[in-house]
Amino acid sequence: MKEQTMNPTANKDTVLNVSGISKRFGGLQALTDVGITIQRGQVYGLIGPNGAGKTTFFNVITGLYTPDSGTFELAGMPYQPTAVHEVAKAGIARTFQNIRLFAEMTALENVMVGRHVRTHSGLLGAIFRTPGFKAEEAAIAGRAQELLDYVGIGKYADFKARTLSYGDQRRLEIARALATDPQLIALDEPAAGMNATEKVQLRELIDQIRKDNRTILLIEHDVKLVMGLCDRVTVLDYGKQIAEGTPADVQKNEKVIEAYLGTGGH
Ligand SMILES: Nc1ncnc2c1ncn2[C@@H]1O[C@H](COP(=O)(O)OP(=O)(O)OP(=O)(O)O)[C@@H](O)[C@H]1O
Repeated sequence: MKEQTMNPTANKDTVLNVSGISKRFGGLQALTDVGITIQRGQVYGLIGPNGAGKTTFFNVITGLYTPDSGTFELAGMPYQPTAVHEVAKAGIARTFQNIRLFAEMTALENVMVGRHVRTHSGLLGAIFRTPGFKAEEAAIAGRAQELLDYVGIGKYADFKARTLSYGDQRRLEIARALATDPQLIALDEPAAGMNATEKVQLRELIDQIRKDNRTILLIEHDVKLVMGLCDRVTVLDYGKQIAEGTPADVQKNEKVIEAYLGTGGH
């Protein structure tokens, strides 16, 4: 079967194991039988020409779109990508191609929001500001500051998100994603709109996150960045998976060369 030859076998180190994902929009088959397996500590790239289905795939695994078919497993547990917050709870955190921060909140508050996915004090605790709630908030703020330091924007903790540079806003989104303690961090075109220096810094940050034994799924248009960073890559074209493997293998693949060059990158 196709998935068995394209994907390495899932085992105890597998973080994400999805297969048979299909998604149709009206008359358009956006994804056909797509599956990937990501091992713990890997940076896994998803590439393909415009309209290949990358964002649709991301939206399906993170609960924004309901797939027509597919099986989903995160760290060995089946999960149903039926709602974004359920997927976040299950352990996938994501960033967006178009940055989605709370513009009027501070950088610190934005990260604290991410952390609340994992907190215990309920709404009543928040309203009555119980001692348990206050202690938890202090711990969350402390952890949020650590994460801002980690992504390199600790000094901007009290700045409103909208006042940060584009590159720093992307870092802030990553800090917020990390705050959920995810099994998998899904980054949707993190280098989009970045200048060369910001891209180098982003690459260092992603490398650091990997070294800290996190697992990353990356959609990226910058093929050079993908090839330099990723352990494995899947290439989509017209919603189909045309190649899977190491960057070196994928770069040599005839179908990939054809998809990018042969048809003018459609
Ligand atoms: N919500 C939607 N409704 C209808 N069609 C959609 C929707 N989302 C995506 N599509 C279509 O599905 C196909 C795949 O789009 P998708 O955005 O997933 O590709 P992509 O690989 O992420 O492209 P890009 O690199 O341009 O972002 C495209 O033909 C697109 O027009």
